[in-house]
Amino acid sequence: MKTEADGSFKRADASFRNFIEKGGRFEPEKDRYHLYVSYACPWATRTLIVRKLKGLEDLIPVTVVSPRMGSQGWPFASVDNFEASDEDPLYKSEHVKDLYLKADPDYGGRFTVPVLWDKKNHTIVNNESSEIIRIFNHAFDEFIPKDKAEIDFYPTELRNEIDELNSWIYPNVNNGVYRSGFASTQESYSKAVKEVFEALDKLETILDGKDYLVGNRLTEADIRLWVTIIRFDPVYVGHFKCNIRTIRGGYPNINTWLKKLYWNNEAFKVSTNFNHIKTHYYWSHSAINPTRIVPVGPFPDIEPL
Ligand SMILES: N[C@@H](CCC(=O)N[C@@H](CS)C(=O)NCC(=O)O)C(=O)O
Repeated sequence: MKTEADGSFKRADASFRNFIEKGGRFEPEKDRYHLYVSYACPWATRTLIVRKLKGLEDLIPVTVVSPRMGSQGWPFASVDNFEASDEDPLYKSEHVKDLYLKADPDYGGRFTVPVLWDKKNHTIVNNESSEIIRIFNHAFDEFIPKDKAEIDFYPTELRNEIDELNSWIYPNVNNGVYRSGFASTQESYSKAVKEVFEALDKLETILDGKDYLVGNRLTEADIRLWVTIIRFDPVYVGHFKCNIRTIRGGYPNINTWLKKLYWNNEAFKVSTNFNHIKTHYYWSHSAINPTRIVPVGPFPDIEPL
């Protein structure tokens, strides 16, 4: 990973930013789109959760890569047969990189997951999770049962509140943990980790007596935050040095919110694979963990309710 001159980590923007809409280049259609993810990746997990909650499993098949991201990027099971990872069913690709180069031979960016793929044009529709979850929120409503079509994770009346939360949760929490872990100077690390915990303190207050962040219902704000919090104690506390407090030890309201979604809502639980999560971070970031030893704890990965 690259850091700036001052040692701080900056995430590059995603490159394929199309939407699926009637009359557009990418029309809503059955048997046309495919999702490539890693269980390890928080951004990809957002798309898995929304796909499940909206009942899109048959419409958008999913392929899971091996968590051991090496010099060629994310491998498929044909190259690294890790438990619960898949071969590429469409092109027998060896790495996610091959898909990007099929979509654009001149592509010069990062080979990231998630990837929403168009089987008709053999190209990437979108590789930005925050946009893929908005696509899943409504683009396929005509093909799914009414009760699923009515589910809306970005309702008009709550958009301002959701946008406001996203605007500081993304830099300070979702990406904040990476800014802490990938910092290459003491100053940039200290600044980033402080910002992570200030934001968690704020979230702890917001979640006092509440099951959801906004409007007493599940919205994309919860889903976007949850994927980071579920990784916090197992990975970010140790690997990314976010160790001022743990979630389970220091944030009772956030912990309750985390556990309720995991244990009471199947979509969150089945989208979480702790072996993939822990293996990926500790194995793949050799600059941070050159021995590639994966710690055994914490136990349990997530506490019971
Ligand atoms: N903006 C993207 C970020 C995706 C992303 O950074 N994914 C990471 C894994 S967690 C990745 O695939 N990294 C591969 C690389 O940087 O080579 C999104 O939210 O979808």
